[in-house]
Amino acid sequence: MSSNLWFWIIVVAVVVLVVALVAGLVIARKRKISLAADRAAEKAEEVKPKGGGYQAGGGIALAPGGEKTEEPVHPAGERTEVDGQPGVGDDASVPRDAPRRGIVDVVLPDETEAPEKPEVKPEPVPEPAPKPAPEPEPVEEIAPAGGRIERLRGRLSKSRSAFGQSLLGLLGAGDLDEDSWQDVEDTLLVADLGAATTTEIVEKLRAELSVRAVRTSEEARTVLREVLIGALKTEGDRAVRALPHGTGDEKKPAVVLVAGVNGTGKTTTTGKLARVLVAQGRHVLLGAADTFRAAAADQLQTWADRVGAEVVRGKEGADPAAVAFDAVKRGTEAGVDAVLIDTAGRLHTKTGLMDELGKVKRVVEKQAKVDEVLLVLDATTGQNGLMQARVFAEVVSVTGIVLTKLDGTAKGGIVFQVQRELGVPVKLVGLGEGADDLAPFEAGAFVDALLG
Ligand SMILES: Nc1nc2c(ncn2[C@@H]2O[C@H](COP(=O)(O)OP(=O)(O)OP(=O)(O)O)[C@@H](O)[C@H]2O)c(=O)[nH]1
Repeated sequence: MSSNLWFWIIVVAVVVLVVALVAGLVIARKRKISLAADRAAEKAEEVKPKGGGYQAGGGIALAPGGEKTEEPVHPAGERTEVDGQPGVGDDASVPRDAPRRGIVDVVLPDETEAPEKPEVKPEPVPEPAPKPAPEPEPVEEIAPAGGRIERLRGRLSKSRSAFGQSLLGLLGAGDLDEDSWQDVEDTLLVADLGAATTTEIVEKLRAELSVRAVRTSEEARTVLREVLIGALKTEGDRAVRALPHGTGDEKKPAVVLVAGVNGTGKTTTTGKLARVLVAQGRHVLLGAADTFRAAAADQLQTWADRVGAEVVRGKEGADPAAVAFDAVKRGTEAGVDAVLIDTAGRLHTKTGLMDELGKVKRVVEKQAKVDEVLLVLDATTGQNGLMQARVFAEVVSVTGIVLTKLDGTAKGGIVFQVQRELGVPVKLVGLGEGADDLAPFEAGAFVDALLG
């Protein structure tokens, strides 16, 4: 082959190769554009606004700065509601353009110098009003003493339930056998009537029930009542000797000594008795001869204040006989109607204390007769009260018994024993802690209260 031929063959091959190359490139380009178009479409998707399709049609209106714009007209006008709540259009806070205080230099006061005070004219002092005369301490209203036991009958209910009801139950059952009589005896003993009184009462009851041929419980009640009242009879007078002796210049106060063991109710009884006397228009002076316990004198003072009575008291630990002496002296000078002397509680088993009580009485008697020695017995102590009564009676010749706390015991029967043993009448009974819970002892009313 000639060299020209080879030349033309190479040229043609090169041309074909170039054409093929160009055609390949065009085809590849076409494929590339379609991809780009997709991407462009995707891009167009991405930049779509997300405001629900809203697209601003125009730009934001702009105004030149530094110029005052017109104030809007307040839309709310006059509000009708006045409950303090903000209304539509009200300013929720201080407007930004409200007038403000600028920063200024303030002169601070000199710390060492007191600030100058404006001159204050003194107020004219008003003339003090004349003081009204001190009003007398109001004296409490005191319940009348008459018929008190009737009014206080309910207080004896405990005694009644234990004593009267069981006795009436036994006696009202008709013919009694020996066992039943034994039960009657036991009931009387449990109620603290004591062996001697019990025997005496049972004997009388047996005799009366058979003589009167008692058949009904009502008849039995009548007999029982009479027998019990009979057992409470006493020769002694139940009146409390607390009224003055003599008249005019000769008048001397009655002197009442109140004695007993600790806590029986001496001070309370003295106070209650003072009230009874004051209620009857009497003048009373109280002597606080319980010098062991300062509180006892204070307690007596309180009672005295309540009824407007005077108190003579000594220092704590002072000789009780001296205080009692002073009280009677003062009462005589002051012309009172009664001097009530409250003594310290003392155990009847302590000889020294009992001697001291004897001395109190003897010393007082150097200037006045002791008219009444009241022995205060606590009914709740039962038989022990009887032992106390015996010893006190020996030392100070007791003239009357006050049986306290009958409201709190079923052992009212001690009344029968004490009277029988001592031959001294029960004059008063305490039926409560109240100021007027002191009653005169009346056998009939007492038995009625026991039987219910
Ligand atoms: N329920 C009842 N309580 C009473 C009665 N009398 C007195 N009391 C109470 O018994 C307590 C003792 O009473 P006081 O009067 O202080 O006895 P007191 O004998 O003076 O006592 P001392 O000075 O310590 O010996 C008080 O709480 C009284 O209120 C009463 O009749 N019935």
